[in-house]
Amino acid sequence: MKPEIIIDHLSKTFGKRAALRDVSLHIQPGMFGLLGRNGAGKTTLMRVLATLLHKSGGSVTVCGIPIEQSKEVRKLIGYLPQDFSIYPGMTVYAAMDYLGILSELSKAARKERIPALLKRVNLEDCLSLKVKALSGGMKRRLGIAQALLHDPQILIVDEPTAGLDPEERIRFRNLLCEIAENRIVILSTHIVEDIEKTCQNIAVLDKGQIIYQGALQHFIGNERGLEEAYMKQMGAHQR
Ligand SMILES: Nc1ncnc2c1ncn2[C@@H]1O[C@H](COP(=O)(O)OP(=O)(O)OP(=O)(O)O)[C@@H](O)[C@H]1O
Repeated sequence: MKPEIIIDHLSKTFGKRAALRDVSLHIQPGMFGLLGRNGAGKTTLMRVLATLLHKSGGSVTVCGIPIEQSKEVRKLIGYLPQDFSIYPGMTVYAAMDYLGILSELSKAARKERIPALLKRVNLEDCLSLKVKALSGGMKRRLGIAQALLHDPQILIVDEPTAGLDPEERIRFRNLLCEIAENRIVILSTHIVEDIEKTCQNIAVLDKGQIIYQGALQHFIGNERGLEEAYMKQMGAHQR
């Protein structure tokens, strides 16, 4: 089954406030960047896709399954929220094992998958460290490992590099690119450089609406880089 997300005329309102307005997107395997300033609606869109929020209108299918079938859709999606934190007093291994139990993984599957995932995110030497002893970057990598526990086809990460030092940001971006080799990885951020360095396709969200979707290179066009193209587009959109 080829991973695919189809979003058609999606809307989400909170009371009278429209957080998403008529959003249509087609997302295919690889790194997909969602760019937009604070309050643009990125987190709301990620949370609808992760089945944590109900949409107000429109339709969304994930690998052909309507988002309303949340139990089925959750099997396909791994989510690293912006404010990720887990069980600070547990060891890294125990926290992963507990999350594996919550995901209904068998003991044998947990024994096989947890060490492999922790190796993949470069935390294999930290199994018996307490979660609270990890650095910000290590915690974020643990977040990726937990999001991949049930081997989802789609990984959604919301503002994952905020507060990381440059070395850890690059390491984290490389990890996401590796994961995207056979999956959809949606990277939502307002950090232009993270998207420019990793994504082939992007969508730009502003005030709840998509103002661009397509190839990164096409968006940059003749500008010197994504930042310049983005600033120009946002300026134009504000007028
Ligand atoms: N639970 C909620 N109740 C009411 N309004 C909300 C709620 N969640 C989000 N909003 C509003 O919806 C809009 C979009 O917010 P959202 O958090 O999705 O934006 P964002 O692009 O992720 O921004 P940020 O980068 O600051 O997280 C904002 O105006 C926000 O105030």
